[in-house]
Amino acid sequence: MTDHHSHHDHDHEEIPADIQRQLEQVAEVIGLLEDPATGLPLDQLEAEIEVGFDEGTVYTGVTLGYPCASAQASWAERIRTACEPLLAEGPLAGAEIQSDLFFDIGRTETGEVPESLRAVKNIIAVASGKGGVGKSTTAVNLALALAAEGARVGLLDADIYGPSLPTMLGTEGLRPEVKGGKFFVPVAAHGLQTMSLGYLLTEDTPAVWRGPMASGALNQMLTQTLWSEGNGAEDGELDYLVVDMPPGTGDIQLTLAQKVTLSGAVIVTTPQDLALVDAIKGVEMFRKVSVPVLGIVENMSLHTCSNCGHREPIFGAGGGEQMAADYGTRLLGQLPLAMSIREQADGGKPTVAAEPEGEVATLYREIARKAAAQVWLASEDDAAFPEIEEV
Ligand SMILES: Nc1ncnc2c1ncn2[C@@H]1O[C@H](COP(=O)(O)OP(=O)(O)OP(=O)(O)O)[C@@H](O)[C@H]1O
Repeated sequence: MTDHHSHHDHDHEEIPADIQRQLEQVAEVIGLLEDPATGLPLDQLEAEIEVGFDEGTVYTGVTLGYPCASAQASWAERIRTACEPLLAEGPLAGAEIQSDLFFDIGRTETGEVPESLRAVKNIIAVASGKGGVGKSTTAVNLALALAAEGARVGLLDADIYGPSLPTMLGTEGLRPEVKGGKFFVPVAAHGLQTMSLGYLLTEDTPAVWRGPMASGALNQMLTQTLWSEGNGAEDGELDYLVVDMPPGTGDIQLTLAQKVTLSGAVIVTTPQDLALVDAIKGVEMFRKVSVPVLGIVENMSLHTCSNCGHREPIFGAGGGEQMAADYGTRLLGQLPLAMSIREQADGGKPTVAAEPEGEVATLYREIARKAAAQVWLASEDDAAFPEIEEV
C-alpha cells in the first residue's frame, strides 16, 4: 500500500492502475446489488455509483432517486459484505470500506402548470375505490414517512366531502395565512406543508353550500396555494405533494387526475372482495388517463388482538397481492388493523409522527420508499431516449 502520510495533496494524486482496477471491480460488485425498493439491481437503475480510495480506506457512494434516509445502515452493511471477498487480496487488501447513501429526487415532466405548482417536483395521488378503507390515514402517514426519509413534502386534502386532515394533523381551527389577497400559505404540521378545505370552511358553512363551494374551493387550493412558501428550503421546492383524493372513481376524481400532471397514484384498499373490486376500478381509472399506478396499499389486513398480540386476517388474506399481480402493479405494503393507528390519527398525531421508530411507522416508511422509487422509475421512462451508438 502506498504511504499517503508523507503527502498532503491527495486530490491531485494519480491512483495507481492496479488500485484503479480493483476499485472498478468494487463498483461492478455494487452495481449488481439489488435495490430493495424496486427489486432491481443498481445497474438497471439510473443510480450513480462512485468509488474512491484514500489513506487505506475505500469510499463508496450510491445515489438513488428516492428518499431513503433509513436505508443508509443496511446499504453500508450490504456493500461491506459484498466487497469484503474482493478486498481480501490485491493492492487494496485489508482496506476499510466506508459507504454513503445519497438521494437526488428528480422532477416529473409536466406541461403548463399553474405558477403555484411549479415549485412541486412530483404529485402523488392517494386514492381508493370506495370510502372508509383508510385512504386519508394512509395519505397522512405516507406523507410523514416520505418526510422522515428525508424529502420535503406537502399534503393536500382534496377529500372535499369529508376533509379529515385537520383532525388527523391536530391543526383544526387554523387558517392559512393569505398573501397578496389571493394566495394561501400552507399550514405547517409535523414538518409537512398542508392545505385542506377544512381550513377554509367553518362550522357555520351550511351543508347545502358545501358541494358547489367545495369543487370551486378545490380548484382554488390547487391553483392558489403557495407550496414554495415557508418550508425553509432555499429553492422553496417540494419533492412531493401528496394528494388525499376524494373516495371513489367518479368525475371529480377523473377531472382532478387530468387537471394536474400526477406523477403516480397509490390505491388503498382493504382485503375484502368488494373493496378489491372497487380498487380495480381505481387502477383502471388512472390507467385510462395515463397516470402510473405506483402500487396498492392493503389496509386493515391483519387484526392484532390488543390483549394477546395474536394476529389474524379477519377480512381474508392475500387479496391485495393477487389483485396487484393480476393488474400488473405491485403491493406496496400491508397495514394491520390496529387500535393505535386509529387513536393516533384521531388524536392529531398520526403513527409515523407519534411513534417514528415503531413497527407500523417502519411499514409506512417502506411503503413510502417503494412508492417514491416507482415515481423515479416512471420519470426515467419519460426521459428515456435511445442512446446513439457509435458505429
Ligand atoms: N389500519 C387501521 N387500523 C385501525 N383503524 C384504521 C386503520 N386505517 C384507518 N383506520 C380508521 O378508520 C377510519 C376511516 O379511515 P380514513 O378516514 O382514513 O378512511 P378514508 O378511506 O379516507 O375514508 P373517507 O372515504 O371517509 O375519506 C378512521 O377512523 C381511521 O382512524
